[in-house]
Amino acid sequence: MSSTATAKQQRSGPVLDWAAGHGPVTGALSATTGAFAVATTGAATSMPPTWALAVGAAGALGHTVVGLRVRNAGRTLATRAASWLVGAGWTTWAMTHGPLTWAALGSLATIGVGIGAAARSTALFEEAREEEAIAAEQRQIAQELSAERREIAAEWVERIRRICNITVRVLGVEKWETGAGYSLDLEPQGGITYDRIAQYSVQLSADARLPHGCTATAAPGIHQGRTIMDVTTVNVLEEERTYPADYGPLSVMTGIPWGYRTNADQIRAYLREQCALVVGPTGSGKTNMVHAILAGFARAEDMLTWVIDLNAGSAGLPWVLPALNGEIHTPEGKPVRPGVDWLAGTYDEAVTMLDAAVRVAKQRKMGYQDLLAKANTDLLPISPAIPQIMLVIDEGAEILASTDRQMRKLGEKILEVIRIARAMGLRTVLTALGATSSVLGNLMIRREAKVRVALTGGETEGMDLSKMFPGTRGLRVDQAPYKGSGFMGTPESPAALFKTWRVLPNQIREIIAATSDRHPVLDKLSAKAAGPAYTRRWDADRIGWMRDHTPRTDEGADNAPAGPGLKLSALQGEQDSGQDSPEDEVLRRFRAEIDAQFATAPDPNAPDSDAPPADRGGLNLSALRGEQDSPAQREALALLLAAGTEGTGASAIARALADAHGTTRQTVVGWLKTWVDNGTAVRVGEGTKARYVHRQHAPEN
Ligand SMILES: Nc1ncnc2c1ncn2[C@@H]1O[C@H](COP(=O)(O)OP(=O)(O)OP(=O)(O)O)[C@@H](O)[C@H]1O
Repeated sequence: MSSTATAKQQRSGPVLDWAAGHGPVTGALSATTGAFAVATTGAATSMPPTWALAVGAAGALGHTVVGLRVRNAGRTLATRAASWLVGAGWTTWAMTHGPLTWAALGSLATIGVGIGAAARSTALFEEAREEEAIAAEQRQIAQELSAERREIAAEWVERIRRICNITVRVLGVEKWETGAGYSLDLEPQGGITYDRIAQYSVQLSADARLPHGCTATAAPGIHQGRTIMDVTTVNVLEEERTYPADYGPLSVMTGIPWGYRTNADQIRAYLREQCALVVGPTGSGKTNMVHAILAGFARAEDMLTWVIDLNAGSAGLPWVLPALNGEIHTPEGKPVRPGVDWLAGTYDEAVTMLDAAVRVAKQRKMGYQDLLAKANTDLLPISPAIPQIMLVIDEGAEILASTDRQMRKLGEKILEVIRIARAMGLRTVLTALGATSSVLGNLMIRREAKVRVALTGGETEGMDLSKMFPGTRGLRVDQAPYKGSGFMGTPESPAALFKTWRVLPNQIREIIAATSDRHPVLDKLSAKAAGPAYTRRWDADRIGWMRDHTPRTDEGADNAPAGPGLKLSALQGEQDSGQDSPEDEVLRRFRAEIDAQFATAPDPNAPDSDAPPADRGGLNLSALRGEQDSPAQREALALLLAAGTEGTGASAIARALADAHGTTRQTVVGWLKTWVDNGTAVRVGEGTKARYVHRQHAPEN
């Protein structure tokens, strides 16, 4: 309300709220003053007194009708009707005998007090009546609920006695909020533990006539003498659920959600110390599961994901290419970092990665002694400053089982990482096509990889669930016939049915964009140990294999310098610079574009930024960090590249940028100095002949 309106109101005195209902006092006051006003006016104007009686009768009738409609108690209706009739009676009498006599005024006051008292008592009665009605309703609901619970409890006591020959007492029945089933808190009699009931899971489920995909599973209760029996009554595994759209931050400590149970609860993988094994035959939804895993790792603030995928990188590429191709940007329009930190799609790259991982583990062991002593732990404290490295190796189990000499070498390196790196924060997720004995027969895997997933998708071949989840009974492949569904068990959560979310391709892009700023940077000590093998991981010659998988928007447009995507094919078979063929010119412009997008400088923060530049230039996404993101600087770098062996100078670059960016010569001098320092550019010539040449065109190249 405006201040003038308020002021006006204040000047005109208190505001009466005519819409407000009456309490016992105001009601009585209103009735008596109303009757008095009618009587005095009526007497003065010689109104026939029977009019007042008629109005009173109408009022009593109206109030009764309204009262009935809102279900007032009979007592309330009678009080109100009586008030109207008494008031009307007095008015009629007062109009005949004169309202301004002591007798009239006195009786009116008495009537007022009477109406007030009656109204007060009916109000209290009405309130109490309402409360009692609510309580009765709740008692009714509780009774119905507990009747249902009692029925469920009795049913299961009888069933468990008949099928398992065990007597149980039911201490509680909890219906799940998701509506997908209920849990029973049981106390088996005679010192019997949960596993005795768990053995009969299949028979119990069948006896309870549970729909397909629904189970009755027994798990440990709050102590050894108690058992929790989860009974699913709705098959949530049947429906397709997409990866939850909340891409909020996660951590190695929060666990990473990998899917959901039959009760629709999320199941998380805690991988600080555990490795994981995901088994899924072709067509079971394994690739999709890898995406769900990579999605969770990308969301984590203290995890870096290194992926080895020798199947042409099909699992890892969707997490890399949209970023490399510049197809997605942050809301501020900046280029994004890939959703994984390193992708090896070739044997050599995989060896490079695993060697780097071993070096990181060893270096962390030595370099973080002080930190471990201070924290009084032998487990490296993982944080965004010292991230955990998750090595995801698609079909890694097959590498381990391979008899090929080269693959065996790779397998040994994988096992070495698993063996030495637990405390130092490097863990692996291996996938496998089948739970073969060569995989599960490996002691290292059996011991270190206790987070286990068996995707069945209806496949029975090579699906020995008792080997994957030793000691767990009652798991049957046909319980999970849907793609992406199967069984998951972790040290925290016993093996049981689960399903992973469907990860749609556009969700991968969304997650890359949403998490780009969140990925940690490899700690200096580890980066130094990983060396140039790590810092140059996105160089053109290292990611050349991806070119075949880069979507081409315009077939035959190899020579087109512009257009969407990096068109990495342009990087193929680079020729020596300095030739002036049109192809060469196109190639040079292409490279300029690529480097303008991603820059080519080594990471200024990386400890090995003084490492010799690679023979050939290429992409180095570490350069995406910091001020290299400035469009002016990127353009400057592009100009430097385009200048080829001739090179260019600060004034020429500044002139070219002045109009679009207002860049000064002084700024360009600063950039050139940085690029010379970090090896991106080389200064050639002296004095007035001094010019800068991109390292690709540097004389020794
Ligand atoms: N969690 C899921 N929910 C629903 N549908 C799924 C799920 N996972 C996979 N699918 C369906 O199954 C199809 C195959 O999935 P995916 O490619 O992941 O299987 P795969 O086991 O890797 O098979 P292949 O080895 O042949 O590539 C998907 O295209 C999708 O339609």
